[in-house]
Amino acid sequence: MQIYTQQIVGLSGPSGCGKSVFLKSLADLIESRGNIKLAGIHSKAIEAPKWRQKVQLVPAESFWWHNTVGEHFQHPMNKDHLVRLSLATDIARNPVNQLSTGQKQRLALLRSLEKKPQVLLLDEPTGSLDNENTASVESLVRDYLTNNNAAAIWVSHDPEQLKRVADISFKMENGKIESVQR
Ligand SMILES: Nc1ncnc2c1ncn2[C@@H]1O[C@H](COP(=O)(O)OP(=O)(O)OP(=O)(O)O)[C@@H](O)[C@H]1O
Repeated sequence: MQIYTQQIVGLSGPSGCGKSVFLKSLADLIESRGNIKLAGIHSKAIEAPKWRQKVQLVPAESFWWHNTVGEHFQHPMNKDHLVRLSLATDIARNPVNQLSTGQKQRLALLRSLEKKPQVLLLDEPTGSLDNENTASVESLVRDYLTNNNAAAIWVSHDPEQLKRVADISFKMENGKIESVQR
């Protein structure tokens, strides 16, 4: 699989087929025998934390380790992004344990965007969101890729979503990833 800048690659496949494991291996979070390169540089040639900054995984279920939202961000939160995702502009002060699942999902995306990754690995990034917030996330990701010359892999179970967001699509089944023709 080859991905170009400003491209969104859609990835679908039955539950449990290995989509999340695939994304984790691309982010160098688990061992992989694959040959993974970014702009020609092999993942093993870059220290894992640096690689993960460039290749950001936004997992389906995000992890939060500090008490408040703001402590998970290195800079003041981007107000434009918060407004676009219908999040309160002072949400940085909120305790994480009072966030809804959908709020956590949108904030996890913003936390990753703050690191300015070259590749975003999005594991069902709108799985907990209503239609309006889903559309906001789709548009924010597209704008991010355009403005930062980045690329994304977008895992979704929703074929209609992949038709909207993906430039090319792949399906994973029986241990193989195959291209999906439209
Ligand atoms: N850390 C792990 N250790 C061992 N097995 C795992 C681990 N994570 C996932 N698996 C197994 O690997 C297989 C693929 O899981 P994965 O989470 O990648 O599926 P998926 O395609 O993302 O599914 P879904 O669409 O339901 O999210 C499953 O059989 C799962 O039980």
